[in-house]
Amino acid sequence: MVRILRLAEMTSQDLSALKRRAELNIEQALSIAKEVIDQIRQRGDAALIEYVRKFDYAGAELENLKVSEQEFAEARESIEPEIKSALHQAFVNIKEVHERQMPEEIQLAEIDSGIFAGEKVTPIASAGLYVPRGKGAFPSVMLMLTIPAKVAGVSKIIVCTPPDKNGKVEPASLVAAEMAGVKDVYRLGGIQAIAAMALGTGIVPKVDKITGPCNVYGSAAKRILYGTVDVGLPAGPSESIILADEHTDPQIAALDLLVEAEHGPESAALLVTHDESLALKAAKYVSEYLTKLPQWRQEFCEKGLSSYGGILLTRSLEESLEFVNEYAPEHLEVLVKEPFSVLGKIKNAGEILLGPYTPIPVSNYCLGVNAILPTGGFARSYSAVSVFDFLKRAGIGYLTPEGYAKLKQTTQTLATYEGFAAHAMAIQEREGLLD
Ligand SMILES: NC(=O)c1ccc[n+]([C@@H]2O[C@H](COP(=O)([O-])OP(=O)(O)OC[C@H]3O[C@@H](n4cnc5c(N)ncnc54)[C@H](O)[C@@H]3O)[C@@H](O)[C@H]2O)c1
Ligand SMILES: N[C@H](CO)Cc1c[nH]c[nH+]1
Ligand SMILES: [Zn+2]
Repeated sequence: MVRILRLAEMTSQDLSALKRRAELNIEQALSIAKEVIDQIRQRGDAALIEYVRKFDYAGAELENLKVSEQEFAEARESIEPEIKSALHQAFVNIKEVHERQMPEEIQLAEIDSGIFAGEKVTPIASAGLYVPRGKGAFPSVMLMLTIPAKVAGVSKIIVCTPPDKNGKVEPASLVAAEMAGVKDVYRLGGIQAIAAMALGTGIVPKVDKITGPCNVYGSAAKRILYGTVDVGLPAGPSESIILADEHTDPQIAALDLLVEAEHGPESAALLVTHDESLALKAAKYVSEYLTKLPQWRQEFCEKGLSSYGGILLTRSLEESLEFVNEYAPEHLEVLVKEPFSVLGKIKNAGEILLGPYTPIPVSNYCLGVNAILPTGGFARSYSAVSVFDFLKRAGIGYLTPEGYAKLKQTTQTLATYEGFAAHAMAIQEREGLLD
């Protein structure tokens, strides 16, 4: 039976443990990551191939790390037409959403007469995308990462994704990469993939930014390499809150609670409701639905739901919303009677899915909104992956003689106050030099 936690009876320690989830238990992974990164930094490809053999595929060879044209062709051949067309429908929606995100390249406004200020948007030159493959195949993640990078206009896009025990890259992920127009794919996973893209080796090019979800090992590598390279959003073990009230169907609540719980034993999935009767009914259905999952997914759900998730019983919808905002879940599914009436009160969530026809799996795959989202409470300050991950903005300004005349005294006054003599002099001495 899934556990039911009563918010009002929880100690502050229990509550902070619940909000902390599994993401912070990274110490052991950090020490492994440090060694791998140090070795790849010092010995490049020679160390890289040793770790691929150790962690992923014993038969790995340096010259085969990059996926060949032939493997793309084999992947194309091996994928069922219905998978291809499902990927294509997802591709179309994801592309549409991300194209709509694109800002104007140049925004310049006359904010006062003669004073023009704004910004210029430019794609980053290179990006390294990490598509996981441990506890599942993730062609959907391939689409969610490659499409915004492409739409943003990144000219050099590489992907790392782990090989299986036979050295093969997951075929639907290759088809998805090709669909998005990305062909530079390396059969690399975990720490060694992140290190190779951050540092560059002979085989793997160094990139300006790495992004993509990963387990604790990849996350540890990103943490160490923060400062060497932009490591993107913290996207660790998947997590969700299903927000329910007395009108929610308990079967739907139970089904959707299991969705993100099945990702792995560190995943945190919570059903948050103030309705005890709904909580009890949903708990019963969770037990029933669990038995329909494959054994290994069932075990993931049981572990996660008993350690980091479960059903949280609050005293009111207001209290539920307060908890949601403090917790800042990656995925939030709102199953209350009037989902739009609470939308304005939700401040922290990676994505907000409204109503019973918008379940998390649809958004994971094909709704079009990006499903690569901040976890571990980082939805308080980070956003979903978007074209903005791959764009940077430079401020631009232009002053006419009239605009300059309006600002010169203020500039000189502030420069003198701050003690920056050259700043002040550049204004003062300019006087006789301008026409
Ligand atoms: N936040 C998001 O948007 C989002 C999206 C999709 C998936 N996810 C999460 O991403 C994670 C993906 O994890 P995964 O495990 O499935 O795939 P993964 O690709 O992150 O991990 C596989 C890699 O882990 C490394 N590894 C495994 N055991 C190791 C060990 N003992 N020492 C060193 N390295 C080791 C291997 O090198 C392997 O390549 C899951 O937690 C999933 O929930 C998050
Ligand atoms: N739930 C994941 C993001 O946390 C995305 C995904 C892909 N496939 C299944 N799920
Ligand atoms: Zn999922």
